[in-house]
Amino acid sequence: MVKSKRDVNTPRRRASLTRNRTISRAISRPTSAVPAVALQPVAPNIRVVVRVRPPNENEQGENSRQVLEYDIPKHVKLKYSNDSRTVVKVVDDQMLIFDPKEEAQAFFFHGVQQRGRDLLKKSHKDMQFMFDKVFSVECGNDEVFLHSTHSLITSLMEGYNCSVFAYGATGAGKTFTMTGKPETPGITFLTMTELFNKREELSIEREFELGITYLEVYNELVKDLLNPGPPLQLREDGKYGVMVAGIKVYKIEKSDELFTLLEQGNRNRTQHPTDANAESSRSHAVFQVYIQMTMKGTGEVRTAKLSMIDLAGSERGSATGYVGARFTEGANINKSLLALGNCINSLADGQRHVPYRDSKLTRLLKDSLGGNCQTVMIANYAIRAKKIKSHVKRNLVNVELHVGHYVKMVEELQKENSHLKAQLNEEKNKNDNGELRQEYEKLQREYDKLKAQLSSGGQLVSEEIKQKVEELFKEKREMVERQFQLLKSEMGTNLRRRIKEEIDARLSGVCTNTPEKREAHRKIGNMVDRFKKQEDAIKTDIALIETSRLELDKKINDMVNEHPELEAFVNLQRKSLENFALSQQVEIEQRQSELLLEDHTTKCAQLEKMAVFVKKCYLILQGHDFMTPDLTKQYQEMALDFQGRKNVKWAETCDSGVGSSSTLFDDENSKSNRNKRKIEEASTGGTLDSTFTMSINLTPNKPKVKICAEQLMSKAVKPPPAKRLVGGLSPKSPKTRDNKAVRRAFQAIESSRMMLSAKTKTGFRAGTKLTTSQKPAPLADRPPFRS
Ligand SMILES: Nc1ncnc2c1ncn2[C@@H]1O[C@H](COP(=O)(O)OP(=O)(O)OP(=O)(O)O)[C@@H](O)[C@H]1O
Repeated sequence: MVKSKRDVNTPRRRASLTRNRTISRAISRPTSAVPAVALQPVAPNIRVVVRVRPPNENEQGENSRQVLEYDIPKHVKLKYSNDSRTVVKVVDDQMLIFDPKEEAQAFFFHGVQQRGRDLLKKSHKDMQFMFDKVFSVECGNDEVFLHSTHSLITSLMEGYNCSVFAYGATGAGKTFTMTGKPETPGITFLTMTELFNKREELSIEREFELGITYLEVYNELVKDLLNPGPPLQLREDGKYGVMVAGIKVYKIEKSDELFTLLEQGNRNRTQHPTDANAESSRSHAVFQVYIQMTMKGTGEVRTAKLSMIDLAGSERGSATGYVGARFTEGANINKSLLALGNCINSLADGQRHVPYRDSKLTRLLKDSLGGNCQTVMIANYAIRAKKIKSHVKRNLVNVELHVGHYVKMVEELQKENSHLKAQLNEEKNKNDNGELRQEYEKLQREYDKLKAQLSSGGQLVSEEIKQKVEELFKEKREMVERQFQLLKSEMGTNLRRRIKEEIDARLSGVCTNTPEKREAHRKIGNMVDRFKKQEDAIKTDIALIETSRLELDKKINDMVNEHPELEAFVNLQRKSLENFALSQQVEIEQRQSELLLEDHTTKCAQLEKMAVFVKKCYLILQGHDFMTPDLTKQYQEMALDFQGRKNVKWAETCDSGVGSSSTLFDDENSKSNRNKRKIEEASTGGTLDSTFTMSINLTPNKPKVKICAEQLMSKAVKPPPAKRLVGGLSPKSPKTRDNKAVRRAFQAIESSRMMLSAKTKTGFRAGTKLTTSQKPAPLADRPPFRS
């Protein structure tokens, strides 16, 4: 696009303009209706088109005059009111004039027509620009689609990400272009219909999977529009690119389903009335289509993402005069549009660093801008805008004016309050809307504070500085949140690694050196290494965030030093951040306890299974008189571990420790005692008959581990008298005891298995009479260990 003051309608000039087409930095000046004039070479994969909308009822008036001087086709009859002026003039399908010269009306002075220009009138800039395509007022959405996004379908089919942005001032027609109305569907719907047609056409050679998401970025928060809930976090992944954690992806089969989804999403979109648009969207709406194509012949998989963004309307904060929440909202819109403009300019300039991280919107669209992505920017303009009336102001500043300014602000806040109150009541009737109430309460607090400061004549904190501090704290809060997320994930990774290491250690104690065991070792080793690397990477990220946090703290302290009146306000922000950090800390600790408990429960269950199995082995060996003193000792040791024997006891607790296990034998008639007697008989030359019971008598009130210990007790297992040790080491944790018990159980099983297999190979001792119940278990019933 080129600006030229000279006549551009000569064929030579036009040819030269087309050759030198460059992209304007239109969006880098979001507050201005007229694009900046700095010129850049066009980026090959960024196309800029302009759509000019017809005037609406406000801009069209009863006492209007017919405007014939513009290149609007004859069939379009437009009437314009006198208090609006023409902003753009469409020259042809590629050229526009911004702020065109209007036909000079005769200017009379003392009844004499003057030849010169009316000096009281603002001069027109009359800037000419060329774009890839210009759509004048009579162009419908279908024509816009054909010449803007239609060609993107081919790129998508080849696996390139594409993005479409609708940009423009509030009320310029962005939503009309993107979503449209049921009778005139917008380009989102038309592009999707074309995509479905293409899918049908290519279905012989490819399999398609399509999923859509629709979200908004409002005040730097990402929210799912199809599934409203709390704000979502952005995650970046080397494999999948930028992801929105927790967003719901909807699979759609026909474009008809889409309109309902878009309408449903738009209903959830944040809207507030502005001067230019009664239903102004105050957020960036991002519609994304994920496409996965599998080639039937080769099995090649291609993925592509289409992002269609209806940007929030841009406006100048000083022009709107908004305060409070509306001002913050406007500031956030402009901030993110500026960030988007900077990214596009960096890409157009071919710079290596593109500042994607400057806003949520650019972070979200990182993989849809630049590189091989195709981008279409649709700049929307209203053909006419309200005339700007200039007022002469005296540059007088005194205390009264200063206070007066705040009185005005208070009045405006009051107005906004009553508007919000009415909205809140309405919402309350429908459904208790927490977010709105919070906003209202925040505003009320702000208002009360201002009022109190005014009445006490105290020093007022400038709204601008306060907002800067708020932004710094917001940034800090995001950092704290990110840091805690990282800590949480580090804690999880660390725990998983330790569990894997424990499994590896157990594996060493269990199986003989088979290729399977070596393979399992290798796999676990790889996992452990991967977890270690992840932990290191997380630690580095945490350290980086910490550095940025310290820099932010420095900035805040500098601001407080410069404006001491900020201190109370900053302290309040600090307190709120501290509370937030505490709540995050609690969340992490709760999660850690949950994970540990889960692990503990799993181990208890393993232990219980093993206890039953070890007892079986013990009884069989005992029954065959294969128990060596060494094995018996191991078994006794293990049973003691199961009972919770402590290596070191504290003087004040040792009486109630192991001694209490003697109660396990108290009931002479209990099943375990009956079994015990049978085992005793078997070990003194008798036989174990089939009446020997192996069932576990689960007592509901006893903890599971204790039940295992009870079952494991046999005649050989008598606890040694408790030794009184004072001080020294701390007692072992139940977790360590459990692990030890599990390891011992494995070792015992392994030893008994080897014993049994050695005896089975060499045959039973001569003279030993085997009853059916004494015979070794058939191979199929044996534990699945291989030698
Ligand atoms: N090309 C068009 N033809 C007819 N009416 C249009 C056209 N474009 C926009 N309008 C009308 O203009 C009004 C404002 O349009 P729209 O809501 O799309 O603006 P917007 O740029 O999305 O505004 P905001 O940024 O405030 O949300 C709507 O009533 C819409 O129907």
